Amino acid sequence: MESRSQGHVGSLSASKAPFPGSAADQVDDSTLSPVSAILHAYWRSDRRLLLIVATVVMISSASSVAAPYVFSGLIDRLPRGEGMSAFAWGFAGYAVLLGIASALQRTLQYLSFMTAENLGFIAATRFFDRILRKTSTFFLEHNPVEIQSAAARGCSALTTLVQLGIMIFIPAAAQLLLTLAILGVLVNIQIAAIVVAYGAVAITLGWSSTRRARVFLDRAIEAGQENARFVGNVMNSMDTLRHFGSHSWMSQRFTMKAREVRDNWRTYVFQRLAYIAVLGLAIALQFAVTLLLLIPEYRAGAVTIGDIVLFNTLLLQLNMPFEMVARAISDAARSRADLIPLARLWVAPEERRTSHAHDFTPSAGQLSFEGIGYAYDNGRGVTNVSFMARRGAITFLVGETGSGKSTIFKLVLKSIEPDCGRILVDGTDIATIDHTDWYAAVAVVPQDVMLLNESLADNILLGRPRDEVRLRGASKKAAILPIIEALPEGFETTVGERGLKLSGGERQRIAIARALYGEPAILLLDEASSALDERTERDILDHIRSLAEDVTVLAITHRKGVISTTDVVVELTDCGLSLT
Ligand SMILES: Nc1ncnc2c1ncn2[C@@H]1O[C@H](COP(=O)(O)OP(=O)(O)OP(=O)(O)O)[C@@H](O)[C@H]1O
Repeated sequence: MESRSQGHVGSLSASKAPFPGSAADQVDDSTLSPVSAILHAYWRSDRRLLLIVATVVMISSASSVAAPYVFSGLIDRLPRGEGMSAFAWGFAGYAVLLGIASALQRTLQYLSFMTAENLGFIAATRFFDRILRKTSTFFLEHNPVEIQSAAARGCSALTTLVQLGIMIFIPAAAQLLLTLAILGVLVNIQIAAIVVAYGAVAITLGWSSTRRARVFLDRAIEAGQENARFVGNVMNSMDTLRHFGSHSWMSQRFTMKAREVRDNWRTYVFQRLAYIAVLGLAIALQFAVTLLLLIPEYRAGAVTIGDIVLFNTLLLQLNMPFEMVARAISDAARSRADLIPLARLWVAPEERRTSHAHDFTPSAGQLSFEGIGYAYDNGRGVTNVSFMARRGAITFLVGETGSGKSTIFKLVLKSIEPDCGRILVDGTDIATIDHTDWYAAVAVVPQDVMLLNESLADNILLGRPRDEVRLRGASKKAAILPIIEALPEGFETTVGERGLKLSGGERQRIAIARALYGEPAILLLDEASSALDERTERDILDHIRSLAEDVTVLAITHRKGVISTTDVVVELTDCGLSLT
């Protein structure tokens, strides 16, 4: 039986990089992956409402084009002195059309708000669900503030994209087609051509200016995301940073990044302002040229006053869809940049599901390591580890710092998979056991106890069905029951952010109760009692020793004093492994 832990093992395996391939290269393609998954779910959920919205958009666009057309016809008929009642009806029709257009516009705003809310709900819940399936490495690389910031930006970007489609592209396209048809048929095909040319210039200008401005936008978003990551780290270590007088360092770093965000946004805005000025010039040219073309036609009697009024109104009205399309291109680019952080997190590798998983129920709970090797990205890890942990005694893993004890735990917990060798439980390779079955059989008490700012009971149960007898039993075994019972609110007492209202020892006891509540077949203790006073530590370990008849206990410790003569010791060293 031989094992060796090693500082430098082999070279980096590509599959272990947090984002296989270059993350930056991947993101452009992969931005589509969350977008299409979310939009697909959104379409399934809101398709009826979306169809209603599209219909309302079409009617509203048609009535806003029809209104000036009706008005110009009435103006032309006015000097001909037709009966007043015909005019009254005509103007009434015009008024109704205006009313319909305005009411539908407002209705659209509320309908699109309603569907955007549902899109936000779908995007946020799907994203959260993906995050829950990420690998342990993912949570080493990303902190909560960063994840939250990416989610908020990404969800709002998706909503913007859908709103652009519903509120901009569809109405703009409908309005453009209808207006051009009226201009071409009723006024002058030449003028319709000028309008099309202007539109092409406006949209091309918008597109190219967006491309140029986008680099600043991307930089601003990236710097904002880095700042969110920094804030997350600072919040997690606020006390330590304060004790080391790091206030001005934190403040300077934050200000530097925030300045980068602001400066990039500023440059972005200047680029957009230049575009707006050029667009204004193009509008002036368009109006000047087309009006000059119309004057001789009017003199020749080819167009009427009503046609000129209609032309002016439609042209003014047309500028809006062109501008809307150009602005939509810019907003779409901004949304795309906003989506990148979310997409990056979305496509990060997830925990692998076991294919052809066996149904697993542990019996003797015998854990065998057979020639296990694992190297992290930096080449460190463990090589050729072989040992066995059985019931009847605690198996202690000991060894110098960095010798690979926690890595062994990560392997048992299936947070990482061995590069070589097998871990067997009662003869079954754990690689073939489904994660859910495995997590039901194994419990861990980590070195850094994670507590939620919820009640003590919630922290022990963590979502498992509540059984009072088991809850009290597990708390008793973890030597925390008397402390809980002495609290005015007992199990319902909340523990504060990260459990900071409890002492280190109390937090560890809660973690032990949490592990024992599930009545596991295998119990992993990662320095589980190091924060306890000597007597309590001895009491708890004695108690766990008595449980070791029914549970396989594998424990990491640095304190050899807690090991009794009945325990088994596995020592990880640079030159091998020894058993006692
Ligand atoms: N996520 C990681 N990425 C890269 N290297 C890592 C990672 N985790 C651990 N290592 C390296 O792997 C080696 C084994 O680490 P491990 O945490 O298993 O040691 P340990 O024996 O538990 O140490 P300690 O007693 O200090 O807790 C160390 O050299 C460590 O630097």
